[in-house]
Amino acid sequence: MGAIAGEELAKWEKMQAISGREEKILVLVRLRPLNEKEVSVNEVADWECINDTTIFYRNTLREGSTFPSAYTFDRVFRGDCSTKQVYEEGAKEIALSVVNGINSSIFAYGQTSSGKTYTMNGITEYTVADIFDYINRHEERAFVLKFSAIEIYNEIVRDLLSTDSTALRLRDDPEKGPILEKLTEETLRDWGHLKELLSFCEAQRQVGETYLNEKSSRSHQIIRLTIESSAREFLGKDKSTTLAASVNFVDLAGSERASQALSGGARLKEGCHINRSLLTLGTVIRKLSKGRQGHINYRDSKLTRILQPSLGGNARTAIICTLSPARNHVEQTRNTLLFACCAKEVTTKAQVNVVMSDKALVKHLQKEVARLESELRTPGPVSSSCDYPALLRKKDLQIEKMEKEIRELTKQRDLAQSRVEDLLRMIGNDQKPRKEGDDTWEDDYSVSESSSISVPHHHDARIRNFNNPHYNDGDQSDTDEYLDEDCKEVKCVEDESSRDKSEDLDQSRSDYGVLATGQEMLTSGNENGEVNHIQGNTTDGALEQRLHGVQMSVDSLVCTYPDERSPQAMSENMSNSRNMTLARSWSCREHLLTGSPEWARHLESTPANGFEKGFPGRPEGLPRKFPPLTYDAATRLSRNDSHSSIGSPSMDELRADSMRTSADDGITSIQTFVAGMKEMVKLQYENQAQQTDKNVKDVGIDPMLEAPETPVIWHLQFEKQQKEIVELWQTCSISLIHRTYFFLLFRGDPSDSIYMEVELRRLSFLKETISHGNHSVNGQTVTLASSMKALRRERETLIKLMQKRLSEEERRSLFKKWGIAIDSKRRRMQLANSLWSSIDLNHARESAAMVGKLIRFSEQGQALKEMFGLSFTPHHMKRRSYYWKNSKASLL
Ligand SMILES: Nc1ncnc2c1ncn2[C@@H]1O[C@H](COP(=O)(O)OP(=O)(O)OP(=O)(O)O)[C@@H](O)[C@H]1O
Repeated sequence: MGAIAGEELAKWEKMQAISGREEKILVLVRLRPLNEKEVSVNEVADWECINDTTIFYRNTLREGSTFPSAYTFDRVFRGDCSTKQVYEEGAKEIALSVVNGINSSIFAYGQTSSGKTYTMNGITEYTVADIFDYINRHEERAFVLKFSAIEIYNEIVRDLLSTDSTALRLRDDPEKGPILEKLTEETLRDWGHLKELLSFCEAQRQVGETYLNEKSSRSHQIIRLTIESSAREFLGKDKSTTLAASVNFVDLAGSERASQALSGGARLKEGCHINRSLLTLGTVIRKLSKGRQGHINYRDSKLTRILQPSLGGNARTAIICTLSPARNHVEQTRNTLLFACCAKEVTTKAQVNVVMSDKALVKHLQKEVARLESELRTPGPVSSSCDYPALLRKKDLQIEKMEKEIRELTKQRDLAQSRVEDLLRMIGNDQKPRKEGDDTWEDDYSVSESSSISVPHHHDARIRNFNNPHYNDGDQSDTDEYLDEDCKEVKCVEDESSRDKSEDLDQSRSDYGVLATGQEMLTSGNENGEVNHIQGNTTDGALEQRLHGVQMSVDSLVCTYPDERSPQAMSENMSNSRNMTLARSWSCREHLLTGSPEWARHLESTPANGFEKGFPGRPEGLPRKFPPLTYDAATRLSRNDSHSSIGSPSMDELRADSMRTSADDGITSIQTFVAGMKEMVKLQYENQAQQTDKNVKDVGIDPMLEAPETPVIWHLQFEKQQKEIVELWQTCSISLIHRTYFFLLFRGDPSDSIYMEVELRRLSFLKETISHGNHSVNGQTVTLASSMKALRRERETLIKLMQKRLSEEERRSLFKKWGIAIDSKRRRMQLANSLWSSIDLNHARESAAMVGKLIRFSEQGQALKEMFGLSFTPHHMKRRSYYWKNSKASLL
């Protein structure tokens, strides 16, 4: 038992090794003995098997030397060899491949009466017998044997298991090969059944008597045995797989010469068909023996069509060439040997045929799909042996992934741009000058309010989208920075309310919500200026929130310098202070802090620099978070350093000019002036918030903050305020530079109203302070003497600038204009002392122009005003809501 198992295992391993590999057709030669008839006529046997592989022609003298005398094949069998021996030593291995799932074919080829049928009958029976034996020895597997038989007679295919002589239709299946439709297939039950079927087929086959063979087969017969086997333990289960293969036993009709066969009539016709099909077979074999180049004429005969897989495809094939040794048939024998010689060069490529159950097939396919998908997702390393398909697949996947990323990034960029545009549009609408005659201010106001309230949500959404780490568009750096600063500003508010600095963006968003609530509280007063509805909300917390909101707004107002790292944003939003505040609020505040050490000294220099510290807008108990802006050199320098470059060349020029003015000549810089103005605005807001909270019932809306009702009224109001301011400047000995900046920057645009009002209030407070002899403001000494001293220094500086920056011609012209004799002494000092010496508005205008020219500011006034973000007042809004709206806008 053990030996048998070992032998079977060796066979199986051999089959596995053979599977899928090319293998030459096994060519066997069987030489039959002289038959009785041949002996009776004294035929001579000229052919002899001199060993197991070589057949030798002994009568070389008679045949001459034109043909070889020895032919070598895989195995040759002498006349006295039994069919059993031919089977065992020749065809058996090929035939029994079928039990291991490999197709096989055994041919018998030779002239008529050479022993083909005699041999094939034996081979078929021995094979089937061995198959039965194999089945019996492999009970672990379930076998199914199917038997079918056909004959090709006169190029007609007939089913030998059917009594119906109707021709079978032959068609080609792309997967299975040639298929005979309606072919009878009998499941083989046992040996007896086989014998029965074989007998039936024999009876059915066309047999005729010829001169050479009493029972000459007049057709090609193909008996096919199909074997399917499955492991019994997996039957009906998913794992069930079936080995399925067929073995063909092909008994060809014998070639014959009509002259030798002495046939006529039907036999002659049969012989013609036989010879024609055999000729095609020979041609196919010959072509195949030379390789597979060119066309193989399988379709030239039914025989070659049906046997195509066995001749060059998925089958192991053995051809048994049967020979008559008789000298009389030497020509036919040589032809057979030539055919055999060609056949032994033909190769086939057999493989194990595994048939899966439907379930197993589905499972297998699913696994295969999963494997391929996995391969697509994670392409394996490219082998060093240049696996080009894998390499291409990997590249394709990379391209696909990158294209996907590009699509995603493009989408994000478009979304971000869309949001930015929406915001800019909204802000632009707020800033759009109101047309004269437009009497729909209230409507505008409502819309504006609605828009402003929704701002935090825009902001929120934008943060979420712009924070995408994949977003790497060129504009994104600006935007990120923009948001970064924005977030810092929110943090600033949180710091002041003692919140945890580590709170994340979500918390910041909630802060916006709180601020919005506060804004609504303050902006929802009725037309009578009453804010009764917020009584219930005037808690310390609400006040703090409002003050935080104010501080955020003021921070943004104070720090309007465009970010040098964001030139695009700067240039685009040059005229929009609210946008600009977004860029610098926190960093500007740092500058303010760094500028503090020198402030006390300058407090004594010019009232405009320090008096605002005691401005009544500051509520008691609310300590300053940073000192007021001063005109000290350190501050100027720090700002110069931090704004060394700005986007557009024209603005760079303006800024540089302005910087030169302050840095080179000790003149207060425009930046410092602007910061100081905004500081005062801030203080005013703080005061307003405080007063509103303290006097909620009766304060209502501060009339000072009411916006002018019409352009005409505003113009009159502006002139009135301007005159008052000029008078107060004179009274309080305010810095000439401050006066010049203010006068040139605020020329009556409605957006100037806030600054006019704040300046007026500040000066009024200062005048009152001085008139009451109270020179101490928050511990700092303020005197007219110190102010006068500072003014003298300014005039001295202006004198130097006249010499430095004006030509002789210009100076003469100025002296003449200002009524100074051209030959008088100290003409420049006279001119300097004349500047800002009167409260007349025309005089003020001329003084501002003159000083502006000397400090090179006059030509740049409006541009600088816009550049530093002083033009932010929405024209059509009620003032009381205006500053809160700006607080909200600063969050954008
Ligand atoms: N090897 C052999 N030993 C003894 N007798 C044989 C052998 N081969 C063939 N014969 C006998 O020769 C005769 C013709 O054989 P067979 O019919 O098998 O030839 P064939 O090649 O099939 O001829 P055909 O092509 O005409 O059908 C038969 O009577 C057969 O018994």
